[in-house]
Amino acid sequence: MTAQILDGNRTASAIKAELRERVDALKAKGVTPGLGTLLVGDDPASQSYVKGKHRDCAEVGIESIRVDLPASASSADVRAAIRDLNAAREVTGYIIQLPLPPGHDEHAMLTLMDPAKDADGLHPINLGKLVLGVDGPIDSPLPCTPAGIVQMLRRHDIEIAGATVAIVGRGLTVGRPLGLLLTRKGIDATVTLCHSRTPDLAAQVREADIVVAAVGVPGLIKADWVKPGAAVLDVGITRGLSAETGKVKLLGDVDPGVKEVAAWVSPVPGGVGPMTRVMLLDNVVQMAEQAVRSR
Ligand SMILES: Nc1nc(=O)c2c([nH]1)NC[C@@H]1CN(c3ccc(C(=O)N[C@@H](CCC(=O)O)C(=O)O)cc3)C=[N+]21
Repeated sequence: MTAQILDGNRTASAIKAELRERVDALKAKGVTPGLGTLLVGDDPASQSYVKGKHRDCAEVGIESIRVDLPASASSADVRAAIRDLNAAREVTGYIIQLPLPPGHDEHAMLTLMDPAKDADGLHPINLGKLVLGVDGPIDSPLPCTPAGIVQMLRRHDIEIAGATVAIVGRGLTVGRPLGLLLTRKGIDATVTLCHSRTPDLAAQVREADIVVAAVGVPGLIKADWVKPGAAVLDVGITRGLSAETGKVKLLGDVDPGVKEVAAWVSPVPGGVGPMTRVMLLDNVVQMAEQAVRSR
């Protein structure tokens, strides 16, 4: 048996159609959602992600505002750009593209954002609300990759409640917040948060009904680590060279052989990446809707 593919492009398209309607409704009330992006430096991967985000916005009718600073920008320059984005009326939500170049304190910069405009859900206030929100609704923006993974599972009717989940990777943007999200009341997964010091990673993964790999080690998750019938979500994206073509190729954290064991596998590219991007749009729309309600 070979696994079914969790098609992130198709799932994200369905969500985009819903977002277009919500954007139209906001515009009818005189509010145009606007996403700001703050990019510092000239890392090609970051530049291409930011470009993609502006393209996504255009597709659903969200305005987008680009602030690009040169690699030579000082921390004072970055702080000033954050202050401007906090104040800009047309920016209803924004992101600071990570990683910032060496020498900038990312946590300090995230903390300077207006939490009501934090489209990534990475401001300490919003991460704190995720910690506090064990039960009851969360009205703060959720980190985009965790939110996208939950949508991906739900929209394929993969049962989360009662499932055991092995998350591999404890990073700020994926592993840590995903563990918090999946263990909320109403979602009700049982989570093992694994990392580079986990003694027997294979044994933890073998127990899991759902595996999420978010470490950036190509091919780490092997077929004989995976419980037959599991759902395996691949968040890794490493740029490598293809042995056949010699061209740059995106490599996930999941070995291709896993497809022969799992019931569901998300591809790289075309899996979790597009879901992350669409959940950013969802956050921007949600924050604009909240701004309308509170005026
Ligand atoms: N403040 C901030 N927020 C982020 O959400 C954030 C960030 N910084 N820094 C970098 C990571 C990475 N990330 C990706 C999102 C989508 C794809 C994506 O759509 N990937 C395509 C392939 C794109 C390609 O060709 O590179 C796919 O998987 O199909 C990839 C990576 C968001 N991040």
